Amino acid sequence: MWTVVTINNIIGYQIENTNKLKNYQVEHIKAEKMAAAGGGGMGYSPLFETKKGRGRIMYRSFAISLFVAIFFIWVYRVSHIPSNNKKWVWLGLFGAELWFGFYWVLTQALRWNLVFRKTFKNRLSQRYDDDKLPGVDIFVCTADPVIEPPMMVINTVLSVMAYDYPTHKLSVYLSDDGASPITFYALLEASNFAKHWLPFCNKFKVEPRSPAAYFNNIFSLAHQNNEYDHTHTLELEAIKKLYDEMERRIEESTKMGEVPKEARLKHKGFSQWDSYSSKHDHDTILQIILHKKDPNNSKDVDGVVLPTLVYLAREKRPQYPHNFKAGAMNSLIRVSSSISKGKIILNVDCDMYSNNSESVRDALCFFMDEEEGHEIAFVQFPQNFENVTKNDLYGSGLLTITQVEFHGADGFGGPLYVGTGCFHKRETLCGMKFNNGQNRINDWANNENDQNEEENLKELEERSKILASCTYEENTLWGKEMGLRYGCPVEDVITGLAIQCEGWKSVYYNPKRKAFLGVAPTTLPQTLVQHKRWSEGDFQILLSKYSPAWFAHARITLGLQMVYSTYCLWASNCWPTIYYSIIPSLYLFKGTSLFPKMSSPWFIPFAYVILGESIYSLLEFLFSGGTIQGWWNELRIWLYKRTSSYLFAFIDTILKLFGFSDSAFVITAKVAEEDVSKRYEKEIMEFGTSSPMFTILSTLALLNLFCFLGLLLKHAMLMEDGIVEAFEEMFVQTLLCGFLVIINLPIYEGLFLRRDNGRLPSSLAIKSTALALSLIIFFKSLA
Ligand SMILES: O=c1ccn([C@@H]2O[C@H](COP(=O)(O)OP(=O)(O)O[C@H]3O[C@H](CO)[C@@H](O)[C@H](O)[C@H]3O)[C@@H](O)[C@H]2O)c(=O)[nH]1
Ligand SMILES: [Mn+2]
Repeated sequence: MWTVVTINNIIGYQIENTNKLKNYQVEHIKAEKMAAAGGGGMGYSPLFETKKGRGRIMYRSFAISLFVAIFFIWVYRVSHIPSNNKKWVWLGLFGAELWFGFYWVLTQALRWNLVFRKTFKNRLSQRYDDDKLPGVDIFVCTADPVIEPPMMVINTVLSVMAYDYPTHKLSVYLSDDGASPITFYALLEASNFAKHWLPFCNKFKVEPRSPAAYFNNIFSLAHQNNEYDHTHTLELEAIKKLYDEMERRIEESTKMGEVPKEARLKHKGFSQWDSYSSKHDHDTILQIILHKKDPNNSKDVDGVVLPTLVYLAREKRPQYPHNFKAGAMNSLIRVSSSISKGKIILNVDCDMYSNNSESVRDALCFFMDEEEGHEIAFVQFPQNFENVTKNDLYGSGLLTITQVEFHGADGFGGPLYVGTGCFHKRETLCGMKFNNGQNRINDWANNENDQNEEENLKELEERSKILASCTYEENTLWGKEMGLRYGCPVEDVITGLAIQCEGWKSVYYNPKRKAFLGVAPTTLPQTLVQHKRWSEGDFQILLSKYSPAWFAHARITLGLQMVYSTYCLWASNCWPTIYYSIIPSLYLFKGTSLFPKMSSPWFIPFAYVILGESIYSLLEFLFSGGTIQGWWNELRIWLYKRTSSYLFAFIDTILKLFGFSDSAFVITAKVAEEDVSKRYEKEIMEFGTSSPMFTILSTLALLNLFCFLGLLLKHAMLMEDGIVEAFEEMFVQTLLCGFLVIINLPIYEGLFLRRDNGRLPSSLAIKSTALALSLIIFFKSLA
């Protein structure tokens, strides 16, 4: 007894002492840091703050009540299983409702624990002067000069070159998977324009710093209250003129499909295309366009050093898989590590220009926070879009994802990495594991191996080229444990998950002034194809070695596992949704009830779930900044995605699993023809092609229309008698079918009423009518 007590005492004493020691050390380090950083001894003031969302008690009570209702729906299904031939249909409905309920529980992780971040940039600049700040390497990816026009690409490049950040610490890399000399030419032009643009931005605190967007804003506001002083007006005119000239040259060359001869002779870089045979077969093309070591070409018109600017088209050979954007990113990581070695990496898509010149400093507030910064692997900004119309016909604004769901993910350990608008620590992206205490970076400014002072730019280029060759990654961990992970159409999400599974956290930062603005798809087929890629990729993650369902267990929080699972299970929603949009309507047509009638107490849970979810989602959408019409549109696209994109994604994933198909990366177009753009502005749904996805959508739409018309016809024949009873008994089914008819109005218009080029092809009208009718007839013959 005595011994035990003593031992306990001793151990207790030791534990207490080590804790004291640890605390002392932590406090000491903190104090030292603060002193070094000029923070005085006044105690610790963090560089960012995290606040919990309001109204969580209210939300949680609502969620629990809704779950109770869902539970009663399940009970109803189980306790009312019919014994006749309706049994299997009934069990099918039960399966669908089980799935919906389970999935709904998963989505609660996205709303349970919202957090909001705020940065203190003034503290950052007080504590670290320019020379103490880290180098930041910015990667812009482009892949196709036709659907990603060079003008758009260089506007993005210029916007990130012009960040409010010491220019000698900034490096911008353009990765061109299209290996297009025109894109290269445009970048050369941009590098010259930057010499005027950057000083102009600094002088007049321009916002946003993409010249196209800036001029657009300025001139559309011109008649309002843009009162500039004389010099500003003059300089604005001058820079606009320079821009217009540059634009004209680039547009011309884009149209001609070739670079002007003088330009080609003037810059040696074009000679790198001599050995080029196609975009899938060429040497590495690498050109350091601007660099502080270049005596003739490194400063702007005010004599300030410009950011480093590099063009890279990595080597491509038909026999080597290039791994799409992930492959491009990994080449960039290596090439940049030999040229600039920035400790922080920002990655943007070529259409995502910077709309907020302070974002780099915002991101640094997280990474450089003395207390929590060492745990943070990446800072994800929301994906916002410039071209979303008021009522967002295709739901491409991702409103609830950016305004609600990612804040929820952040509450459980951090958002997903979504491929653009994301700052990473270079080390983590390269595969460094998290080790509490050892990941603190004490000297952010130091780029360890700056030993190559002697090396000239030519040598540097040649040395870096090797890093972008096809064979470089053979027998390495690149794509597996280093850099972005390969083999998945959403390389971003799987990479972020892998990083979080190593123990790292991420941060979601959603500033008032939007940080990045991109181009959202402007037609229905583009939207559906994009969502097919996303849901397919996410579903593959679920089945991959990084599955959030099992691998991530105990590596990330349960909440975050659920968050990932909601996205990874997007695809599986196709089956219950399709079932729900066919079966109840067919049985409505037949006159068989599959739901409790209105007077039954079992009707209450159904009514509560339908009403509760509709009202809640409407409110959520409105509070996120949407409109009522926008909510309705989103509901429609929700349905279309589930019945087409997700279905194809599901099937393709399964085929891939058995080795029958391979998933590719279909690049989203960023330009549209004029009449398409016009319809987009007017929010008229753009179909335009016939795709198997549309066959499904229109067949489902027509099936419901026919069932609904059949019902009306029957009621008309019944006249007064029995209408009320029939309606009372079949209320839920009538509501569901009626809803499906109203939400599908654009499809009926597209099939039968419209005459423009965006309508659905008439062959499809015939095909889907035939399909829908056969389904109904087949069903009738069974029953
Ligand atoms: O082989 C390729 C294919 C694409 N890209 C670039 O990847 C970016 C994204 O492509 P996009 O067609 O615009 O796809 P989105 O669906 O809009 O992209 C989202 O989803 C992708 C994953 O599916 C992520 O890679 C993106 O960062 C994310 O914005 C663009 O800049 C492309 O130029 C390449 O560099 N190489
Ligand atoms: Mn895109």
